[in-house]
Amino acid sequence: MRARSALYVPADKPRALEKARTLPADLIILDLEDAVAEDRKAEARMNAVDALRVGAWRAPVLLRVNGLTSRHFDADFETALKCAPAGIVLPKAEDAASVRSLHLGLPLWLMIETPRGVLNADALAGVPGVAGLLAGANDLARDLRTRPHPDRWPLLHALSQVVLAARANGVVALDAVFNDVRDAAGFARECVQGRDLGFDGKTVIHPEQVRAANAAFGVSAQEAEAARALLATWAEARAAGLGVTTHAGQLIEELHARTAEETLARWTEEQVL
Ligand SMILES: CC(C)(COP(=O)(O)OP(=O)(O)OC[C@H]1O[C@@H](n2cnc3c(N)ncnc32)[C@H](O)[C@@H]1OP(=O)(O)O)[C@@H](O)C(=O)NCCC(=O)NCCSC(=O)C[C@H](O)C(=O)O
Ligand SMILES: [Mg+2]
Repeated sequence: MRARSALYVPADKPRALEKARTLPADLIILDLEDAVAEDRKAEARMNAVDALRVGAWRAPVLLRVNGLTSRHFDADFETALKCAPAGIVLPKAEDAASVRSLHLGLPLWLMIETPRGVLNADALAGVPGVAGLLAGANDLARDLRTRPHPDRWPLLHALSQVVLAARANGVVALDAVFNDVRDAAGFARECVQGRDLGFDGKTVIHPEQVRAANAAFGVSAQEAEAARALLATWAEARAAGLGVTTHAGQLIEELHARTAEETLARWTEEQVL
């Protein structure tokens, strides 16, 4: 599944809901949780149902409900059953047994954004029906009492734990949001860091961040060209009966060829969509 960008849209904001239909995000997340004030939860639920009923979305639409222990959870759960989104985003997931007992019948996307959630990320990602993990840096930073840092070093251990758990269980890993919607350069830097850490894509909060995330987590023309060149070298090596050779001065083996093939497959997919 392509998940370079996943745009949060507060479900109580009709203009944002309309705008989201026009944006090239790979996933849309209609939010009933933290972006919606307590006294607007009911309105947000109705908007979400209408928005999904109208249809015409370019991307799969997920619904972020309030957490399992929240007083809003039951009503959100009903809403999810009514509007049948492409999946449910469950915030502050902590305990695999509680998640397993939900039986939603819809793909689940779990937010890892508490200390307990990070420690249990592997078990959470392994619950049947889980499609992906989303890092939540704002909640996590608060709970851990870390201080904000431009290169996020106080959170790197937790972010890597999210990637580890996702990879070990074969589900998608989405990086946390970048809060400064005016800082395009800072956002681009953080996307590169997220991709380097192994994330598949980034959760975003503003239309301006969507294309930048798609570019950062997509395959560039240069990456596709480098993959082709590596595969040509590898084909020559195999023809000569070698199991290892060098390319551009670097050791390459079968696994590097597999990675290059995957890169090219993604490149081709991104060109046709
Ligand atoms: C961050 C914002 C509050 C900024 O709002 P604003 O200053 O009004 O933005 P703009 O004026 O620049 O908006 C320009 C137009 O774009 C539309 N818009 C803005 N945001 C979105 C969006 N997310 N999706 C779709 N469309 C959007 C505006 O309506 C304007 O449209 P138009 O008038 O027609 O030109 C705002 O961007 C915002 O609310 N963002 C989403 C915030 C959110 O969802 N937060 C919750 C998820 S993040 C989170 O919870 C993190 C995690 O859990 C953790 O712990 O880390
Ligand atoms: Mg959060």
